[in-house]
Amino acid sequence: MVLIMKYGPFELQPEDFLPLDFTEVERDVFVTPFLGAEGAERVLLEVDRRERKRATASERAHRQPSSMHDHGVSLQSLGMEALVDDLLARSPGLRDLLARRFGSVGGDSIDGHYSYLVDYGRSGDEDLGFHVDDSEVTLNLCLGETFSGSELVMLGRRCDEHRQTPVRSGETVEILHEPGFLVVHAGRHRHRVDPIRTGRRRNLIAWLRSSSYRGLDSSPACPDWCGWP
Ligand SMILES: O=C(O)CCC(=O)C(=O)O
Ligand SMILES: [Fe+2]
Repeated sequence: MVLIMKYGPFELQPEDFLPLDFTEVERDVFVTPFLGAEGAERVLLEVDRRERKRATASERAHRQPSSMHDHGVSLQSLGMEALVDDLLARSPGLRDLLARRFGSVGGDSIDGHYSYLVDYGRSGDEDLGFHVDDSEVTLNLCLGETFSGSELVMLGRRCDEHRQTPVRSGETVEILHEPGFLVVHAGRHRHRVDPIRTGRRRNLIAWLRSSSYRGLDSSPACPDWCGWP
């Protein structure tokens, strides 16, 4: 038998995946059970193992996954990018949601991603300010550990022209992360993370991208999905 190792010896098993059950917590923001506790924990153990192996002092100093985070690590620097390809490949229900509900912003032609782990807590980040993601659609999967606070707060979806407009009443939605649960939202959906109160939270963030969508000539100034005015 030939064993093909897609990302070293680490691989999730079919039984790690939970049946998807999407709840639309706000227009075009979805939450679903995704990974069982054991699978989530194994991802974190593998990340930690690879970090210990690769982390010389200089690598640690340059490991921030984005300019917004002081802590965390990109999957690429760990050689684990294929994990996200694998999650997508094994989740037809998720691909279907991307195509059906995010098709107008490239969700039906995702062909790349930038993915990383965020880390909040005493020795991690405390919170995250108002921003949008450099993604067509973002996957945000809570992997652990035990924590309170650190809620993801959605603040209304906007086109580029209206990004800095005020949050309207009813647009603020607070999502309490729970290990194993996946949040799916458009990259242009503004959001922030409130301060963590206790413990440590670690999530896998995947900024899904579509090169064909990015290559389109600029679309109408203000698309239907923009929540302004
Ligand atoms: O920690 C979270 O839940 C969100 C992180 C985030 O928005 C980001 O990294 O862009
Ligand atoms: Fe974000």
